[in-house]
Amino acid sequence: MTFENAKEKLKTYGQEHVLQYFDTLSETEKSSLLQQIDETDFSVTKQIAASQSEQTRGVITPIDAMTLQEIQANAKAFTENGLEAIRAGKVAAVLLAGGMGTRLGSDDPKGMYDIGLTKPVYIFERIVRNLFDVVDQSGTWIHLFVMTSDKNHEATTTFFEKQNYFGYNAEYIHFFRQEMAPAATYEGKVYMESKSRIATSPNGNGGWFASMKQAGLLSLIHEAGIEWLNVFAVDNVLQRIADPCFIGATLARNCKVGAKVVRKADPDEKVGVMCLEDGRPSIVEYYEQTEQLRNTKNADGEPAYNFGVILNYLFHEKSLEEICDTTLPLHIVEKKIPYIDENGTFIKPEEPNGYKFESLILDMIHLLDTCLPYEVVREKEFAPVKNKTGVDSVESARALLQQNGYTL
Ligand SMILES: CC(=O)N[C@H]1[C@@H](OP(=O)(O)OP(=O)(O)OC[C@H]2O[C@@H](n3ccc(=O)[nH]c3=O)[C@H](O)[C@@H]2O)O[C@H](CO)[C@@H](O)[C@@H]1O
Repeated sequence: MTFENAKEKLKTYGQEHVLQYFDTLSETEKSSLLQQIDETDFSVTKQIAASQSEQTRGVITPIDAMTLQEIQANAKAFTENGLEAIRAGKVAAVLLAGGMGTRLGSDDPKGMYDIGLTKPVYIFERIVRNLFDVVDQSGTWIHLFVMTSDKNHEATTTFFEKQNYFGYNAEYIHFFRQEMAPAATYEGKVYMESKSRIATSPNGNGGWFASMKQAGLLSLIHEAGIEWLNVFAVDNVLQRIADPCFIGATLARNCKVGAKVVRKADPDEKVGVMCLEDGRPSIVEYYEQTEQLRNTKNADGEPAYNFGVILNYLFHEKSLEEICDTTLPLHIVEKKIPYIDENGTFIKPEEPNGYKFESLILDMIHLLDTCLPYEVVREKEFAPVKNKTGVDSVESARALLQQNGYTL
């Protein structure tokens, strides 16, 4: 992209300040900034105003889940069917690890965090070991796709290599990068993280399938005969991956997606909740749940929207191909964004100072017409590591791991 073209593009979006330091840059910096301007989608910054006006959602009503009791009664048949699908090579796993571990106060990828006490136990290691449980049970290697972002790709791939893939078959581990989005002030001006670089951040976990497609991984999926993708978050160290019983249940119900859920610990727990929206399965993310939604009770006096997602979904791959060109809604999230000020000084803010733009995986559910909310036992399957201490923390995850018999 030429300087003139860049200037024109920036003018369209009111972002001319991006070229403020252009004359002071080296030739390499100049060309890398021009390339970044070319690749950046600035249209997201226009959505701030739209998001501040009334959000339009459909009519939200409660949804039923397959409960623990029902699962227990059918566990044997579900598990056998799930194992059969795994052995036929129809199931792969997708680890979402493009996010940043900022809440843990670390600049490393979250999966590199060591939660061990007497020996190193990295989050990535715990996840690979959890996947091994099913590899051992089924006698089949399971493809593991790992989503990274520009911010952590090198560190992640180098770490896996250095750790010898934690004993996993490296031919079955595939890394791919997600896209980035610019970060902006509350007024929609993109931040610069240096004189030659626009501040960007991963564009949310909703683009994972589009990024897999972009990376050319669909040919591998087709050749290997993969029909189901079990997508899960990096931060849950008790995550059951490619769980045969869950797979069997989703198959039995003939659903296009299965979603593992737990009963919410309290109305304010930071989990997305399952519901129906205009009669179709949907999820309302925690920071968008209204007071009314959190406190509505059903006929038995129980919370009506009580099934929280743990970010473990089983997607029918062909159905994803059908919806992957549909644009997902954009969520605008307040964040702390490091930037350079008008004097060129680098600032790492202590308080939120602007917005990031994200699309979310949970919005994919609403595009598919059938979803099985599948209840799991919280203490056995949900130990999220979001913070250092307190709720959903390194400490609470350690306690849950120990409770489940793991040595740390
Ligand atoms: C959007 C989403 O799914 N939110 C879920 C997430 O909340 P939570 O607030 O943890 O969501 P985050 O956006 O922090 O991250 C969720 C996962 O997505 C990954 N990620 C995130 C952003 C990104 O650009 N790229 C990327 O790969 C992260 O590495 C992580 O594995 O977990 C909760 C359970 O603990 C769920 O109840 C929430 O519904």
